Amino acid sequence: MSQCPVIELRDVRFRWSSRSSFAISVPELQIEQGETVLLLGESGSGKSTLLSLMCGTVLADSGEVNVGGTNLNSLSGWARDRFRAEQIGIIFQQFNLLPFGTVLDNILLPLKFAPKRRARCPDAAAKAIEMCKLLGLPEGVEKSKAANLSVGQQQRVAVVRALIGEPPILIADEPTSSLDETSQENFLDLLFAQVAAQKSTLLMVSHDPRLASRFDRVVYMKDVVSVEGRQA
Ligand SMILES: Nc1ncnc2c1ncn2[C@@H]1O[C@H](COP(=O)(O)OP(=O)(O)OP(=O)(O)O)[C@@H](O)[C@H]1O
Repeated sequence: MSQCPVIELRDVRFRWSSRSSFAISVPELQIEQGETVLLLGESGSGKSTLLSLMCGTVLADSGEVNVGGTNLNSLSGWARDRFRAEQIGIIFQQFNLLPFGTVLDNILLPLKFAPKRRARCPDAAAKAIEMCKLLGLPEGVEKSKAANLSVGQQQRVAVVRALIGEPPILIADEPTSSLDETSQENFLDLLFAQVAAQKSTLLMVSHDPRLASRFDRVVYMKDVVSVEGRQA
């Protein structure tokens, strides 16, 4: 079966216009459909910047960022937000849960902007509760305020939110950074089981090379990205 890149960057250049003059160029980077890829790089090497380009939260100054065959630069801001919600489940470093929303509110949020994802889980609340259980969250957790959960529990909620409605791509920015080693292992077991069940593409950012053996491929920032400017 021939694979096609689900994420593709070509001749990309990007410079942050505010606060810093940090700039990167990416001659070529491809992530294939269904791959699990670990992106390794030192702190400050531009990993989150690269993820922002792939998610379309920032746009390349030149070159192309294609996601699922669509050039993100060709979409309006509104269309890009919708496209991201449909295509990409994102697990942020700090989880980005709404603290005063319930767990269920938080999990269902991305579906509001993603009709295709919503159509894949017609009874979204039941699906959310089922996934919480699968990820070892306590019964009834869906009614709790996100702010009242432990860090490990918040992390699991962030995973359910990213996976609900089976987006084709899952992007995780250092999701294990606030966990001890045993919790990290458990978390990754659960994440990989879900990714395999949904046949998603997984791109995870880390600075921890010990995670490498779990992934199909490791991409080193220094091999794919040139840093062209440093913080002013
Ligand atoms: N929102 C922003 N506005 C302006 N500059 C930014 C912004 N985010 C990041 N930068 C710049 O980009 C540089 C690289 O940051 P980035 O977060 O991409 O690196 P990283 O490899 O993910 O780092 P870490 O591992 O510490 O999270 C920073 O030093 C900063 O100067």
